[in-house]
Amino acid sequence: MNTPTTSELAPDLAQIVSCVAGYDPNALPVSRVQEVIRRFVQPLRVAERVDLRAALGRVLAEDVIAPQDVPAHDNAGMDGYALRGADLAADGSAALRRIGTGLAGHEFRGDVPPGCCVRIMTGAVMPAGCDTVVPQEFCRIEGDQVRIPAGVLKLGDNRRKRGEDLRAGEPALRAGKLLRPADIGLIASLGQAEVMVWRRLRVAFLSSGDELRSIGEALDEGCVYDSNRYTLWAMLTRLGCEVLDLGVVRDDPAALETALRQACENADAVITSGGVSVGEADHMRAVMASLGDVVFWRIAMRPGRPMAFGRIESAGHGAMLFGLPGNPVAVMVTFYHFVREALLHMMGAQMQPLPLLSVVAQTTLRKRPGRTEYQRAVLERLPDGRLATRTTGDQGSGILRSMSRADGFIVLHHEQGSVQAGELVDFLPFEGLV
Ligand SMILES: Nc1nc2c(c(=O)[nH]1)N[C@H]1C(S)=C(S)[C@@H](COP(=O)(O)OP(=O)(O)OC[C@H]3O[C@@H](n4cnc5c(N)ncnc54)[C@H](O)[C@@H]3O)O[C@H]1N2
Ligand code: MOO
Repeated sequence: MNTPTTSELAPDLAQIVSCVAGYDPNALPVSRVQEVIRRFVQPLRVAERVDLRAALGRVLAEDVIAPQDVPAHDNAGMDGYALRGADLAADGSAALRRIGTGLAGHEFRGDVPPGCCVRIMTGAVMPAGCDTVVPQEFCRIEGDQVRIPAGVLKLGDNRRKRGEDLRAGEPALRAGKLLRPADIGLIASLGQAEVMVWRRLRVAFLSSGDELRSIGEALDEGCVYDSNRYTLWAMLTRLGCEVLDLGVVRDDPAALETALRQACENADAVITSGGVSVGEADHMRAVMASLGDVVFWRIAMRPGRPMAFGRIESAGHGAMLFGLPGNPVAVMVTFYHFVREALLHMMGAQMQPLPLLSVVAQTTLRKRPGRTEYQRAVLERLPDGRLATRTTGDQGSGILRSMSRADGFIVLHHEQGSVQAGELVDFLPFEGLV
C-alpha cells in the first residue's frame, strides 16, 4: 500500500513547468530539470519508531533532544593528576601531595585541600575543587609528592567540561538528517534506544525492451543482458529504499500498462529504463502519458538526453515516475543527477549540495557550450600533491566498463567550453553520491 498523501499534496506539473524560466522540453538545461523536479516532488512524511541500529541510513523524523548534559560531569581528559589550578605558580610549576585516586566509573569522593592532588584516569569524574589535570608524563613522583615542572601546564588544561559535547535541552540532531555512523553514536551517547525516522521509500523499477534478456536466460541473437535492472537495484539499495523489482517488460502497450499500474499501486516512486526516446517500437511514452501527468524532455546533457518525469495513478494510488533512457550509463547519470535528489527529498532528507572537487585536467577535454557533460574519470595524485583527473576511455553511453573503472564524473557545466590540459575542472566523486 502506498500513502494517499503523495498524490493529495502533489502540485500541478503543467503549472510548474509554465513557471520555469525558458522552459523548453526539447533543450532543457540540467538546472531547469532539477528545478521542476524539486518543485514537484513532496516528502512522504510517514514516521515510524525504530531501534537505534536500524536507523542507520534512515532520515530523522523529529529533532533528537539531549535529555542531559553530555558528558554529565567534568572529567579528566588525560591519565595523570587532578589539581587545583590556583596551586600552580606563575610559571606553571607546583609541588603537590597526592591524597587518593579517581578512576573512570570510580570517582574520588573526598575533599582536595589546597596543595594536594588526586591520581586520576581519563574519563574519571573531576574531584570537587579540581579544575586541571597534569598528564603523568610531565610529573616527577617522590613518594606521595608530585612535582610538576614549569612551562607544561596552565589552569584548566586537560579537563573535559560537563555539557561540552551537548547541553541538556538542546537539539543534538535535527529532523531531516540522514543518519550516519557518527549520528548513531551521538544518539547512543544520550542513552536513547529508539529513534523516530521517516518510513522507507518504496521504489518499483522495470526495464523495457524486447532485446533484453534476464540473467539465466539464453542470450538470443541480437539481444543484451538487462544490466540496468542491476545498476538501478544497486543505486536504490545504497540509497536505503525498499525495492520492488518488476524485471523486464516487453515493449507491448498492454504489458507495459499492466506493469506500470502494478508498480504505481505498490510503490511511492516508479523508475523505468528504456523506451523514452523516439524509436518506432517504443510504446512506453504513450502508456506513461495515459496513466497520468507526465512530461517528456530532451535534456541538454550528455549522456542522458531523453527522460520522462511526472506522476502516474492507478486504482487511486499515485506514484512519482522517472522514465530514464535505456543506455546503461545514461541510466546511472540521470539517476544520480535527478532521481537521487528527488528520492532523498521524498524520504524527508535535508538536501546538501553535492561536493565538487576542483582538480587538474590531465588531458584536453573537448566540449561545446550549451549542454552539461558528465565524463567518467579517475582521480590521481600529481607529484606536487595536487589532485588530477583523466577520463576512463570511451565515453559512449552504452559503455558501462568506463563507468565501472571511474572514481567519479568530470562535470563540464552548461556554459563551459573545452578545457585544456593543466586547467582546473570540477570533479564529482561517486562516494559523495550515496
Ligand atoms: N533519433 C534519435 N535516436 C536516439 C535519440 C534521439 O534523440 N533521437 N536519443 C539517443 C539517446 S541519447 C538514448 S540514451 C537512447 C535512449 O532511448 P530509449 O530510452 O528509448 O532506450 P532504448 O532505445 O530502449 O535503449 C537504448 C539502448 O540501451 C540498451 N538498453 C536498454 N535497456 C537496457 C537494459 N535494461 N540493460 C542493458 N541495456 C539496455 C538498448 O539495448 C539500446 O542499445 O536513444 C538514442 N537514440
Ligand atoms: O541518454 Mo543517451 O545516453 O545520451 O545515449
